[in-house]
Amino acid sequence: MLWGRCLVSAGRQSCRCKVSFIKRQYGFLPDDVKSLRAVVTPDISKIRNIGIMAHIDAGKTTTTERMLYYSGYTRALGDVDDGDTVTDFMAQERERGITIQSAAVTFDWNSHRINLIDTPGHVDFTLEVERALRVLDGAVAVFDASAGVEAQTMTVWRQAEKHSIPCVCFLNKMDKPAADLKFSMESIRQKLKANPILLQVPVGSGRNFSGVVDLLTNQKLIWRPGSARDDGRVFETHTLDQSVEPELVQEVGEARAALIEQVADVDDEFAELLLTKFSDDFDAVPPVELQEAVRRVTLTRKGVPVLCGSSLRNKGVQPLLDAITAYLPAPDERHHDLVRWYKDDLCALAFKVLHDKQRGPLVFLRIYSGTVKPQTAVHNLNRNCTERMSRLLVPFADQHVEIPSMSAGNIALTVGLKQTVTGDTIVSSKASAAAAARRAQNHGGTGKGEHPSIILSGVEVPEPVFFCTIEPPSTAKQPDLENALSCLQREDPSLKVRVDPDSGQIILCGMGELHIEILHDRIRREYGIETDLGPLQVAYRETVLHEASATNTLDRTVGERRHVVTVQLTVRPAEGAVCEVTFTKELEEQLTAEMKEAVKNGVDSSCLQGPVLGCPVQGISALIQSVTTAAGTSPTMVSACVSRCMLKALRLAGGQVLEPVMSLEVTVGEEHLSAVLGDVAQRRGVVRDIQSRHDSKVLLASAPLAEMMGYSTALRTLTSGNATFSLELAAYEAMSSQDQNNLLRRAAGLL
Ligand SMILES: Nc1nc2c(ncn2[C@@H]2O[C@H](COP(=O)(O)OP(=O)(O)OP(=O)(O)O)[C@@H](O)[C@H]2O)c(=O)[nH]1
Repeated sequence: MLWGRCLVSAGRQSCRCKVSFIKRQYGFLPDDVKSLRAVVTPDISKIRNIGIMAHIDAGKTTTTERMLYYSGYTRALGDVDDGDTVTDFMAQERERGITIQSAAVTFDWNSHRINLIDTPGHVDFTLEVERALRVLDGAVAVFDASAGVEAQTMTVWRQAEKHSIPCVCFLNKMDKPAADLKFSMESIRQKLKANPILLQVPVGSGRNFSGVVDLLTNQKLIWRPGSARDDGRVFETHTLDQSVEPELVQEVGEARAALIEQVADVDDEFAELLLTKFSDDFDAVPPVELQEAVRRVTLTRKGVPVLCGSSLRNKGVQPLLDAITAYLPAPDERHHDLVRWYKDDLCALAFKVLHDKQRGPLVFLRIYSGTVKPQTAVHNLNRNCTERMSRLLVPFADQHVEIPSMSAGNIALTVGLKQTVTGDTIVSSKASAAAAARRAQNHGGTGKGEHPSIILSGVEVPEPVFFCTIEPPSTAKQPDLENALSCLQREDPSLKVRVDPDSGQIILCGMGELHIEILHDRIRREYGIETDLGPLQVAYRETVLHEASATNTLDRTVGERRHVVTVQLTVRPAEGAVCEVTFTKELEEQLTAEMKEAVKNGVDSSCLQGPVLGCPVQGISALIQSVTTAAGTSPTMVSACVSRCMLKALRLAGGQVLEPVMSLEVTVGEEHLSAVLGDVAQRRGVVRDIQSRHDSKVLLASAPLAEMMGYSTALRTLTSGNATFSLELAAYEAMSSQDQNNLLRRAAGLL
């Protein structure tokens, strides 16, 4: 939820805000027609849809900028510290030096087309990462080599695992004195439970880090300071010389032997090759055989290649690009089960929507099969509507290049799809969807509903944990604000907007302080509306402690008609469930589908506002024991009666407030550890572990979100800016009765 880099706060001010909107020069201009032809028709085996993921500040944006520069698409190196990177193009990103929206960038390397999505590292924007991963075929995990695996990397890694995405690791910041290859490898092994396969040995360490030895070829790649423009474009390649550098030769020999052994352990084909052809001398195995084996291991996720470098110092990025093309999969090497039903017809997933003032909504599509062309109609399966795609663009950060068509495996940006939202499946027509459904059914496709097995699954949207009111400057501006919020919601499904039923105020619900602050900022900058935010509040939940039963009768005459209904039900705690509804056996048989629906609606509406604090209720099950209605009673009245009966039962069952508890990781110098520990204890935090990392201590704790407001400022003060932290939702937990009483008294204005 929250994130902290005390030197660069998540708060209102930023130390990295040297906002110089330097005009970038692009090597690839929209009117460069020759390049455009290549843009449109890359061979699918040469496409790499890649994401870069990491903990905040590991250097994703800096690495992306180097990739763009070396691939020739930019003519100047961007720098996050100067606020002029290509991928961080939103104004807030440039000012704050962080990545908020994943920007798609397309460029070529080694005759390969790389569609690269720069994903944010901040937990508030986890959904952006998830959205990007959903449509990627491979990922580069960037690490700060002095920190190894950090909290957010673990979250993103889990997300990549969920989507079975093959990865390559890049140990960045090798120029830092505290950079530690062994430690980083071990932390990948321990914390990510992965099998890191080291493909390079660094040459020099800290400030003297000058390059790497490629263990496949035994070639030394050196970036000399002061050479050419010192932009790292030019580097030297040397064969290792035993007489000049015996120690390095020995280190490389050992590392290569370990590499060969490690790959043979997980790849039978390679092991067989070694034993048959190279049994006398494993080291004689040619680089190309080793490379193919590493590729197989990467694609099956039995291992992750590890490379090292320093993006900021312009070292090691070209081999990383080579590794992306060599080891990560092409789109046709990934298995997307349902896509086969479409054969060569269009099947694409809308994975991101941006709102452009001039062009309207811009929808990013990952094309799984078929071809998209501008000026054609497409069918949206989720919304069951047909829309016209007016233009087709290649996403080049905030530059968009118009193209005549785009084929399977690519990522395209479309103009004109007004109904489409994130997660929708786009096909060429209703008829082609019906044909795909027929094929799926003939082959025993499973599932229920209209287009069961032909809809691509979207992105899970996490529940927001923070909310606050938002007020327009005047009632005249209310419609503008509502429009701005609905545009922002189409872009960002993790933003929820609702209206308070009592006060009529608009409520913004988001993933963290920074998330809400950025939205506030965007409403001001992009929509020109100055709004007031109410105090940020934690989204509590409620549950029950015991079982309780209640009966309720509703007898109401509306117009000529009398509605009489009596309901009897029991609620009880049910871990894991949100609000489960079950009926007794007799009722299950007696009630019509319409009445059952009415009962469920009644239960759901009572669960929106629990009896203790008016927060959503979860973790309960309701057993409906009897529903008796007089003739002519409407289902709406049944819902109302059930809802009231539920409220009675929930009160009797002893309301328990659940609060979001965060897992906190603080990295701090030893001298400040006790101050940080004292502060965590005051925040009702529980320390789980304290680990050592070089000269720093890493504190692992859990603490209620309510106590963590403004933590970045507090930590900065406590440690004079020498600490970093990350905070992530761990679970909703029951409050102690004393804490709950305090909360209730505060809510009632008594504290
Ligand atoms: N010493 C050193 N610093 C680096 C290196 N790469 C990046 N940095 C610095 O690390 C900081 C973070 O870099 P970014 O590229 O913004 O990192 P990021 O992972 O994109 O960060 P978010 O977008 O906030 O998630 C900046 O101050 C960079 O100058 C490196 O190789 N060595």
